[in-house]
Parts: sequence; C-alpha cells; structure tokens
Amino acid sequence: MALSFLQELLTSTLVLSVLISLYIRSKRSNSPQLPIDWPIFGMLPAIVFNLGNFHEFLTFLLSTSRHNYKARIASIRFFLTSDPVNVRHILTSNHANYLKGAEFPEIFDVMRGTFFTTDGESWRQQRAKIQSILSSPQILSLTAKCCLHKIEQGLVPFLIRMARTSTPFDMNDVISRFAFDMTAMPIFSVDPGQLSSSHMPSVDVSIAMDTVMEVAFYRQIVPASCWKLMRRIKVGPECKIVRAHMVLRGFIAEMVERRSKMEGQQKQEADDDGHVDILSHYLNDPYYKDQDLLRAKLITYMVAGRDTISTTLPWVLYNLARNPHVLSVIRNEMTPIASSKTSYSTTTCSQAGTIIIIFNPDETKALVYLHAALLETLRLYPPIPLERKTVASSDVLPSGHEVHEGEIIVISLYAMARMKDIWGEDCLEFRPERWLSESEDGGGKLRYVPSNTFLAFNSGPRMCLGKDIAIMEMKTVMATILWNFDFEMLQGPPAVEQKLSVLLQMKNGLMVKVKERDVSINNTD
Ligand code: HEM
Repeated sequence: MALSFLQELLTSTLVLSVLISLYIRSKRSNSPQLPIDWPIFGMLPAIVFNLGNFHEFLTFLLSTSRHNYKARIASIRFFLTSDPVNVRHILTSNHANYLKGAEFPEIFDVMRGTFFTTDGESWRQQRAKIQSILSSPQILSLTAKCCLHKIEQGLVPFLIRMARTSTPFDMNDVISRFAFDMTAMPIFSVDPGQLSSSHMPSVDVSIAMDTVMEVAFYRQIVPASCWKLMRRIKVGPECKIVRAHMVLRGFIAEMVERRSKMEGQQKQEADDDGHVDILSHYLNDPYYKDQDLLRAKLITYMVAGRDTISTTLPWVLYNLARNPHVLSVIRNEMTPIASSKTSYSTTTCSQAGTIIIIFNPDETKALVYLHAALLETLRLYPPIPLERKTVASSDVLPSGHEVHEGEIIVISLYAMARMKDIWGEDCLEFRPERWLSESEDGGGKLRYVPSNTFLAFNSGPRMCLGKDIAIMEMKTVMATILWNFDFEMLQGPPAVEQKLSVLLQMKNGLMVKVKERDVSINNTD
C-alpha cells in the first residue's frame, strides 16, 4: 500500500514537472504546435504546450483533419469532432449510447447526483420535474420580475454612478454579480445582493463557482490517477476546490435560512399549489429528503443560470464594441419602443435629471435583430465551448470512424463556429444577419438553424431547459444597457484572453468606461 502510494507520488511528480515546463515554454509561443503521440503521455504534452490558446488549438486540429481527430492522453482515448453529421448521431439519433459516464460526477463532484451529472432514469425524472417548474407561469413571471428588479435597483444606478464619475470598471465583474443575483432570486426568493447601487460586497461565492469550473477543466486533461492523488494530498488546484465547496455549501445554507425567515411574506405570491419559488417545488418532495442531494441540486440551478449568462454577456459587449454598425442597427430597432415609452413614461426610471428607459421582457420579444446578435455571440463564443460524452458500447460514426466502449467524445462548439463548410466563408465575422430571413411583411424574422450546427444550448434530448428564460433575460438587460449607455472598451483584442475553464470566460475581465447616452429619439447613433 505504502509502496503503491510512493509510486503514484513519483509518477505524478514526474508528469507534473514535464507539464509545468511545457506550459512555461508554451507561454512564449502563440502558434499551435502539431501534436505528437508520445509514449505514455500521448497528446498531453501538445495540449499543455497549447493551453494558452486551447480552443484555437482544437480548431486548428479539427480543420486540418477535416472535422474528426483521434487523440490519446495517457490511457484515455478521445475522439474529437466538429462534424455536424456525427454531432446529430451522438446527441440525437443514437444519444442513448453517448452518456455523461462514470467519471463525470467525479469531475463535477459538487453537483453529483443531479440532472447535470447523471444519465438514465435519474436524469429523465429530474429533467421532467425541471421542465414543469421552468415552464410554470408563476416561475416565468417571477423570473421576469427578478430580472427587471435587478436592472432597476442594481445595474442602472451602478452604471449611472460610473458614468457620472468617469470611473473605469470591470464589466465582466458587474455582469457576473448581476447574473448571480438574478439567478438566485427565483430559486430562493432572496436577493443575495452581490450587485447593489451602494456597495459591492466580496464575491467569494462567484469565485467558488468559477473555481469549480476551472478545476473541472484541468481534471479532464490530466490523467485521473494524477488529479485523484493531488486531491488525496490536497495540493495544487485540488486544494482550492476544498475551500470552494465549503463556500458554496455555506451559501446554500445561508440562503435557505434567510428564505425560511421570510416565509410568511411569500405566501401572497404563491401559485395554486402553494409554490412560491423554485426551491418550494423541492421542499416536500421525498426524493430530495437527502439534504446533500438537495444542496447539490440548488448549486446546479445556480450554475445553469448564472455561469452561462455571466459568460455570454461580456462577449456580447465585446462584439458590439468591435462592430459599432451592429450596435446602431440594434438601437434603430429599439427606437419605436423607446419612443412610445417616452410619450407615456410608464416604464421609465427617473434618476436625478436622467430619463432611463427600461425595457420590459414583453417589449423585447419584438427585438429580432438584438436576438440575432445574441445568437451570433453564442455561436462564436459559446459559454460551454466543449461537450463531452462517454461511449457506452462500440459504434461506427456516420463519418466512418469507429469509437470504442469507454472512449471520450469531445465536440468542440468553438471550432464548429469557425468552419467554413458549416458557416460559410465569413464564418469568423460577427454578422447577426446570418440568423435572419425576410418575413412576409418585409421585416426580419429568425431563420431556422439546425441544432446540430449550433450547439450553444446543446441538441437532442439533453437540450437546455432554460433557453427561453435565458434569451428573455439577456435581451431585457442588453436592451436597457445599450439604449441608455455608450461604452468604451479599454483593452484591445490581445488583452481579452480566455480562461482555462469549462466555461469560455474572459481571463482578465473586460475593462470599460460608460457614458450616459443622449437618448433623444432622433439620435440613434
Ligand atoms: C446563455 C444561456 C444558457 C446557455 C448557453 C445554456 C446552455 C446549456 C447547455 C449547453 C446545456 C447542456 C449541458 C450538458 O448537459 O452538457 C444546458 C442544460 C441545461 N440548462 Fe442551460 N443554458 C443557458 C441558460 C440556462 C438557464 C438560465 C437555465 C435555467 C433557468 C438553464 C437550465 C438548464 C437545464 C435545467 C439544463 C439541463 C438539461 C438536461 O440535462 O436535460 N440554462 N444548458
């Protein structure tokens, strides 16, 4: 036993030393390195060498290998693909053979047992319940109300203060706070107050959520024996994750307690079955008597809503700052709604001499071009850039490639967006028009795009259940920001690096300056 531990330790030290030295070398290089299948390590050295530009590296591999690439890291075999025909087979037509697998709940251990990490009957039952919760009129209206509340009471006053004091700030951080509160409120009926008009509390919980995703990324590229050993002796990223789990569990306990203190007030807003928020759908469910499972579920709800939206919105602003003509078209589209609001001044918010126009979710339904700009951002910068599956039993993919039981399939959404044979010669351009076709009345309408080419919300039976809510929330907040504020990005493209994470987050945030916009209706530039 002691000997095997020593052997594990020595092997891991050796592997880690090689990896660290490769990583340091990679920092000096920007161009992707062709992988070599090394004995023992397989492609691991090439991956580590290209970590600084990870998604571009996968794109390079997939475009030079015509969409499909076989790889190996130590004893794990990967099949990397960006082929829409294979994607349809894996995620839809033969989905029962492509599972999350046994390792997934270990990689995302804080969400073990929930819909995100399970397969089969457990997943099916959980999905059915979430589907009914997220489509209930009471939860939909609560979600819209919480989103508007956070815009009016948190985001807008904060942006006005920054504009009037000409203070540069990290928009990534502000959006992450906004998305955190907006996601938590319909779950717990409590506003955690990460974004308030007066002060900015520490964001330990958001940092903990980000840590979970960073550690999950590294757990997928380092051999399991290595990260499990590090977990055992609590070193490196495995040390950070212990604290992150504690913070997350503490947060859930605090929210449940704050919620129970205000239960009396909530009764008025209950639906016919007495449900007031997402949590109330679980409290009397015998399946969730297990407190660990309930806590994991609540963390997963937070991740599903907060991580995705807070990752997407900074990329929307980044794309608009680099494509001001798109921003002008969005503002032109908003003008008729804004002018009707000015005349009736029903949903405007007056802030010491400024008329701020707040768009409500119903009004943003008509904003088709804004919707297209969001989809175009999700295409180029999908918040979950890789989809991972485990092969249950050996199979032949439509491309003719054989995959074997236990192999890992990795679909690169990031690479798919950059393939000319999927999206055309202009695939690298930010062009919302590609999502539009002409409607019968001459206006624009969203074009149908098959979900095996656009996977930001996943495809097939595990497709995102919060898509409509997410689009509603993102359009509502974007409409208000873009109509009322001009913003200037204070860093150029090389400074906007991608984090090494399961999420496509910006590594160094997004520093901006904002100005209140002259919103006289004729001025839409
Ligand atoms: C920009 C916003 C969003 C994006 C891009 C997005 C994307 C995704 C993706 C890729 C998956 C599949 C994950 C996997 O199993 O590998 C997923 C699943 C899911 N999403 Fe979203 N999501 C977003 C927002 C939301 C929101 C706001 C909610 C909740 C209100 C939500 C609820 C869910 C749920 C419940 C699932 C699990 C479906 C299942 O496993 O059957 N999502 N989402």
